[in-house]
Amino acid sequence: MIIQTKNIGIEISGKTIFSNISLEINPNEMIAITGPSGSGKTTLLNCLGLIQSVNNGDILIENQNASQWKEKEKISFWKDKAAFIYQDYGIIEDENVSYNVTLNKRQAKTQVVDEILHTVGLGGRGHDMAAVLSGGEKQRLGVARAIYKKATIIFADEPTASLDQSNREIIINLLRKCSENGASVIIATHDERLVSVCDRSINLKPFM
Ligand SMILES: Nc1ncnc2c1ncn2[C@@H]1O[C@H](COP(=O)(O)OP(=O)(O)OP(=O)(O)O)[C@@H](O)[C@H]1O
Repeated sequence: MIIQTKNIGIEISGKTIFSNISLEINPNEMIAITGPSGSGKTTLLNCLGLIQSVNNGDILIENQNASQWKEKEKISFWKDKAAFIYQDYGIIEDENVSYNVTLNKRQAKTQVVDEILHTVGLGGRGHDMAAVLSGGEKQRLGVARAIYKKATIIFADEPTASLDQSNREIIINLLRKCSENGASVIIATHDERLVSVCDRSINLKPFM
């Protein structure tokens, strides 16, 4: 498996957000994290992506204990393997859209980038500054980046939340395709249609 957690738990400001979560996620799997608002979906996603540290338990990534990784090992995980499709995270606002796909000035000008942008519904927007994109467009830019870097693990936070019906279907199909191509795709979502195309879901309950 690509990610395994053993009894992970987290407290924030003395409040338990979740505890004792043990799960295994395989390559090719598309998993939904569901639950009511405030139940900890984003927090769990952040912990699996090593953005936030857990207080208890271990997170294993490709059989290595990632809970003990130093900053340097985390950075190479974020750079080489992970992609984050978050509305407010990882987009470099004062660079253009193409640069944001590749994070490399020279590669940003290639036809591959134009094609990927077209695929996510951002065709012709490559020269626009990322700052002018809407929330939903930023989500799609995140998907473009995940496709470009051929991420092994994709973390998506409400990837369909700000989209209209047709862009929503495009994103659902693209995420499905990423998982069919070998990525593990982990999605925090309220979108029942998106949940229905996932292989399984992890339902969080508000912690009392
Ligand atoms: N940095 C923080 N400081 C204090 N509380 C926090 C912090 N981050 C998260 N929380 C709390 O943790 C709980 C879970 O938040 P989280 O954003 O993970 O929930 P969620 O299930 O993703 O919610 P939503 O569906 O509304 O996005 C909430 O009660 C939230 O207020």
